[in-house]
Amino acid sequence: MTAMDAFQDHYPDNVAHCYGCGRLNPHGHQIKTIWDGDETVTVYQPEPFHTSVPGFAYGGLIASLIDCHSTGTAAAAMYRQEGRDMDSLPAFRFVTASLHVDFLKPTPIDAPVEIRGRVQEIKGRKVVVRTEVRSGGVLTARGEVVAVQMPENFGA
Ligand SMILES: CCCCC/C=C\C/C=C\C/C=C\C/C=C\CCCC(=O)SCCNC(=O)CCNC(=O)[C@H](O)C(C)(C)COP(=O)(O)OP(=O)(O)OC[C@H]1O[C@@H](n2cnc3c(N)ncnc32)[C@H](O)[C@@H]1OP(=O)(O)O
Repeated sequence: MTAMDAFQDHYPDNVAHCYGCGRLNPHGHQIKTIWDGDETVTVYQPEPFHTSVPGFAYGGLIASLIDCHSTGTAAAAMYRQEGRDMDSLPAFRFVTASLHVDFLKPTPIDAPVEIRGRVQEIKGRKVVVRTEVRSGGVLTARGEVVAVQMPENFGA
C-alpha cells in the first residue's frame, strides 16, 4: 500500500457494497480514507440532494461519513498495529457497534467536508475512533464510533 491508497480500495469484494464506503455500490458515497501521520483523513463533496435546510448538509450524511470513516480507520489501525499489509489475509472486517455525533454548527453543502479521525483505543476486537468534521476549516461536527470486528456468524 502506498501513502495515497485509500483504505476502502483494499476491502475484499464481499465487504465492498456498503452504502457509505463500498467501492462496488454505485448509489453510495464511496468515501476514500487515507493516513496522514497518526490521523486518518476523508474529503467528501456533498451533493445538492444531500440538503437539510437549504444551503446545508443533512445530518444523516454527516453521520454516515463519520461512521464509514471510522470503521475504515479501525481496520487500518488494526493492520498498522500488527505490522501487516492491508491486502494480507485474514482480512480485518469492522462493523459499527456505536455511533455518536455532536452537530456543532451547520455544515455548508457547497464546499468539501474534511473528516479527520484518531484512534482513541484498541482493545481486543474493539477500536474506538474519535473524529472531527470541518468545512472551510470550521469545526461543524464531532463523532465517536465504537467499531467491533465482525463475528464469523454476523447476522445469524
Ligand atoms: C484498511 C482496511 C483494508 C482491508 C479491509 C479489510 C476488510 C474490510 C474492513 C472493513 C469493511 C467491513 C465492512 C464494511 C461495511 C460496513 C461498514 C460501515 C459500518 C456499518 O454500517 S456496519 C452496519 C451497522 N452495524 C451493525 O449492523 C452491527 C450489529 N451489531 C452486531 O453485530 C454486534 O452487536 C457487534 C458485532 C457490533 C458486537 O457484538 P459482539 O458479540 O461481537 O460483541 P462483544 O460483546 O464481544 O463486544 C466486543 C467489545 O465491543 C464492545 N461493544 C459491543 N457493542 C457495543 C456498543 N453497542 N457500544 C459500545 N461498545 C460495544 C463490548 O463492550 C466489547 O468491548 P470490551 O471488550 O472492552 O468489553
